Amino acid sequence: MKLRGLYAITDSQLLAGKFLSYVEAALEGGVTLLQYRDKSSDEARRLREAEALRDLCDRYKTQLIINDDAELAARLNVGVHLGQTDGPLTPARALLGRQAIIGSTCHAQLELAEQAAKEGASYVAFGRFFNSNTKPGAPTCSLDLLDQARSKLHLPICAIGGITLENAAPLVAHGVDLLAVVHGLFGAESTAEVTRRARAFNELLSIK
Ligand SMILES: Cc1ncc(COP(=O)(O)OP(=O)(O)O)c(N)n1
Ligand SMILES: Cc1ncsc1CCOP(=O)(O)O
Ligand SMILES: [Mg+2]
Repeated sequence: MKLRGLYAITDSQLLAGKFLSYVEAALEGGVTLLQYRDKSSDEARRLREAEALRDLCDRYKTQLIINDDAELAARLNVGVHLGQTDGPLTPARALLGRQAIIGSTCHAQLELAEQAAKEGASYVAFGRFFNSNTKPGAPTCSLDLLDQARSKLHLPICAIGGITLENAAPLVAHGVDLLAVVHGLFGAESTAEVTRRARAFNELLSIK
């Protein structure tokens, strides 16, 4: 399966009180990957919300990815996204199986991406590319790195960090396959606007 398209990422604060309606609005507009990102330690709520997202994703034939937590991903039989301090890829691959989607944060370092590829990552994520409300302190990354990554790696490339409809085009022109977005998608005033934005991101990526 070729991974290309909009990668929607949830944010518990931003989506408070409208969690499932906004996620469904995004799925309606077309989402390739949906990441459940919740940095709290409320295990019961995390399980409940992740299960609700899995059911929604099943209905829309979207792949669910759990941020940080390979155990929860295994429990739900979905994918996982792991950062550099979230545990190694090899045991996660062994736990989740060959088919699972496993993503790796590579910040702005090609070497991390090459290592992730060797360890069986399904995609590599670079960023942040722009100012991010969600993670202002994330290291920055340049378009140059995308060119190098595109020529060296044979994996889908994901870009993250402050991506909006207004600034995403150069990322696509520099070979990005997956646009990972929180505020630029879910920071909208209405569900209709979330759906419109999702459709517009897909158009940028030439996905109908
Ligand atoms: C698609 C995608 N790319 C990067 C990240 C960041 O992961 P990480 O560095 O582990 O930071 P947290 O998101 O866990 O705060 C991501 N989640 N998704
Ligand atoms: C999790 C993460 N990692 C680097 S930037 C970022 C946040 C992305 O959110 P936004 O699209 O709101 O900048
Ligand atoms: Mg993480």
